[in-house]
Amino acid sequence: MQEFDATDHQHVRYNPLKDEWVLVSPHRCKRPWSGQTEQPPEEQAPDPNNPLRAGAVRANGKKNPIYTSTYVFPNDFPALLERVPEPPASTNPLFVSSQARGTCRVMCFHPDSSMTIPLMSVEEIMAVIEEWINQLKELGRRYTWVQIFENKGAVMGCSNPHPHCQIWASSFLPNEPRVKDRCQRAYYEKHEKAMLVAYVEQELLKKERIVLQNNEWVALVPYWASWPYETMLLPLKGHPQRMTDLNDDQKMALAEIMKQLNTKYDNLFNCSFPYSMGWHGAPTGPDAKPGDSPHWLFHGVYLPPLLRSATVKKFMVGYEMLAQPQRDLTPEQAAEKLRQCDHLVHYRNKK
Ligand SMILES: O=C1CCN([C@@H]2O[C@H](COP(=O)(O)O)[C@@H](O)[C@H]2O)C(=O)N1
Repeated sequence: MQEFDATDHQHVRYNPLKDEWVLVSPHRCKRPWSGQTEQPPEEQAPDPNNPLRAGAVRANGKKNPIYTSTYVFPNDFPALLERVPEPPASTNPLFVSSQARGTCRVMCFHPDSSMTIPLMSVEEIMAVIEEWINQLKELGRRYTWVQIFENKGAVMGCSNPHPHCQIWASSFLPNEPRVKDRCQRAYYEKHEKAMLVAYVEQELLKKERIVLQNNEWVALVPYWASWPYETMLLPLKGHPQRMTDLNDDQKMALAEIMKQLNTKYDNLFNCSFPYSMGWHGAPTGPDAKPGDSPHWLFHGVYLPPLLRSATVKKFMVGYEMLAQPQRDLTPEQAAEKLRQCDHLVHYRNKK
């Protein structure tokens, strides 16, 4: 039997953050592609009447102000409402329901519909981060979980190319953060150290999956990544447990590394790189206090669908839905391809 080679031989990798496994099949990279190709992303020309624009009239007749930076408004079609009756107590363990209260907001990053994070200035991205923190402070007092998430690109079901994200706050702790809370707590109780603090230390030593790094942050393809070019943003200092713990240096450096990571992403296939991204930190709520969740390390997650070009995406279907995530390109190969992309000059600005 040959010596194992992780760039050639299939293997499964464990994700300790979610207690699940990923199948890695590097030998498959060579297979010909004759499947579906996505429409070339014609950079979604912004709709002049788009309801997120400064001054636009939205579906419910409300008029947006002529905002000049970020702008937050209640989602007109919210999935969660603040006041709602509680379902009856469950009597049968097979049919359990529970109350779900919350609120949904839309946050525009910039008044210009053609703007995207890599094209925005560091100062403009700082304004986005500051507003995220304002929202977390306000909603985190009332709700156990505040999920900031950005769906970018039509291929991610984003209904509007105007630069924006959504913020859904809930009275319940959703599945993803609940699993991460459980796994990080178990690790902390066993090792008396936060899992992701230990993980970052190891990744900085191994250097195999690092994409970008500055004084305060590292962007890397996690060892257990499921999506081809999935990355995490992790803080290097101060062990922030929530975005609200960030100091000014961390916020500025976060804006810088977000701009550079997204520039790399767009330069990978010379397109406005689609993704869903979001932030995970310690749960919030009326009893939450700074420092109360040492098992947590605040971090960002980018989940981009593209696989081998601007028009070929990875489908998380079949095996991934019924068995477990599977990838051909290894996390190390993805990190290497991203390291090779320019992080300073966006393809739109190349001469
Ligand atoms: O007039 C409008 C249009 C869109 N929206 C909301 O904007 C959100 C757009 O976000 P997505 O593109 O990520 O779906 C979407 O959730 C939609 O409900 C309004 O609240 N009012």
